[in-house]
Amino acid sequence: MLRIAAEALSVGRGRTVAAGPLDFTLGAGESLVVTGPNGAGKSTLLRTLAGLLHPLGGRVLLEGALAADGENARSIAEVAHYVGHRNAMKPGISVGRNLDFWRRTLRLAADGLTNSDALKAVGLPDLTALPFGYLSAGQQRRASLARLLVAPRDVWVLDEPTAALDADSQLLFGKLMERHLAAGGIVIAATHQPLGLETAKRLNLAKAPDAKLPAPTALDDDELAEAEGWL
Ligand SMILES: Nc1ncnc2c1ncn2[C@@H]1O[C@H](COP(=O)(O)OP(=O)(O)OP(=O)(O)O)[C@@H](O)[C@H]1O
Repeated sequence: MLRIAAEALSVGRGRTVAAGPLDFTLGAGESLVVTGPNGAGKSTLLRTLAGLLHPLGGRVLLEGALAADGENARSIAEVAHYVGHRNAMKPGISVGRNLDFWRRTLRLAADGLTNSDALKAVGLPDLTALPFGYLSAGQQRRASLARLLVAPRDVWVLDEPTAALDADSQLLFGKLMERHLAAGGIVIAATHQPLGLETAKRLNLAKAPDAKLPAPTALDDDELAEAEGWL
């Protein structure tokens, strides 16, 4: 059974703690909405969960998910989609080729939707032949979210997914997230605006702690010599 558990998880940049220690668990069909003021550490938490940053303390456990090789996945990164602030789509190539890239890169066991069906599901016409850079800001965000559908993955890690979306598109994307949850997936999303996930667990990173981890101890010459085996 799919399950994520964060235990005394501290996240940050360098040795500066942005948020934590945090504890939460999420099972199949559950979602977590992360809120908090600018700079509270929401993106840093999501990037850590997605495996792009190392935790500064504690750990994240994943159970019940199969990686690309059919073995149990050990990190969320192996089974997650991460959609950050940026769309991660190349402006100079077509929407279709961008989606093909993500399908190949992120494919696990199950087939996803075709490009045109995925675009339809996010409320776009079949723009597959257009260069991604020709799309409006909201269309670009929607086309970027379509990659969630071309390569099915258990966990969606989403940083302000509905920024730049109009009201109808926000509603539509809320329904896509609900459908993912109903199919046993997990959604973790940071946001400044309501996402329509009525039953979501909430994590409010109210205030960024200004804590630093202790600096690594400098070795003196004798310790260095001992470590190198000279003594
Ligand atoms: N690349 C980086 N290098 C160093 N510090 C960073 C980096 N990115 C963010 N930070 C710092 O980490 C802290 C948390 O930033 P983060 O982006 O996680 O906040 P956030 O809650 O997502 O903010 P926002 O609501 O503005 O998106 C901030 O103090 C920020 O200055």
